[in-house]
Amino acid sequence: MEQNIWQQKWVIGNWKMNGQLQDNNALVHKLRSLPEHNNVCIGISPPTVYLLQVHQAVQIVLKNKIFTCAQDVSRFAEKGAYTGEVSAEMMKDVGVDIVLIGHSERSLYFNEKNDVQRQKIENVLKVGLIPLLCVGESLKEREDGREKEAVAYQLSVFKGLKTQNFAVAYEPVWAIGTGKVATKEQIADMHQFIYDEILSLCGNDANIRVLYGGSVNDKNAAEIFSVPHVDGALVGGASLKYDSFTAIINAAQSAE
Ligand SMILES: O=C(CO)COP(=O)(O)O
Repeated sequence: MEQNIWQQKWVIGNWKMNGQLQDNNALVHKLRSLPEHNNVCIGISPPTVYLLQVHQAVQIVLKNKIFTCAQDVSRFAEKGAYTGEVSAEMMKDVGVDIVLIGHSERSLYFNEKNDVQRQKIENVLKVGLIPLLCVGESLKEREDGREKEAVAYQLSVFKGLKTQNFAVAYEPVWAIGTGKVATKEQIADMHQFIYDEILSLCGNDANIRVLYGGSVNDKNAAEIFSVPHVDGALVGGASLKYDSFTAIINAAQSAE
């Protein structure tokens, strides 16, 4: 029976700008032999050019469904003269299930702000895919005690949306790719805050998944998954290695 993904732990590998046809195939091929993980929704987020390859490769998984996730999408909804852009409709056409929106690297290198993220979320919802909004404070914001203010502002893109499904990744910017992980207390506090914010913005019957991201690896995953309101992980570097990614999936499967 198909599991309800809104009750599972999500473990999504964000490959960022990494991957090559052969390596991708090898990694997905190995993932196919994983035993059944009925508590976990597994996802892979390759660079756009490899989405179709990954989608086709995960069609033949044996025990687990593996979701294909895009790292970004165009803010333009309709097809047309937008050189270099890929629409949500095209993503759906090649088999994408989930689309990451507003990763901090998008804000850092492409100056992406709330208004653009809102357009992208609307485009993704319009074609029936799931947006996964990434939020998180900078080091300066945390040092100044403004981390909740920063995250609340980022979450405000959800206001008034016509959806009952909210997927968020809390990724403190200072923990991404640095080896520094937020403490259990910091994670618990922020995940509770994100739940409360979504419920107050969107009403009580929302489906909510809040993933933690930032230096998650095979050593710390079990501890992170034991924190209340941690519904999974968005994994960068460690998702590129089969052993560490599967250890994180196993930790999610064993979590309460
Ligand atoms: O940005 C991230 C996932 O989206 C986290 O990256 P790392 O796991 O490499 O810190």
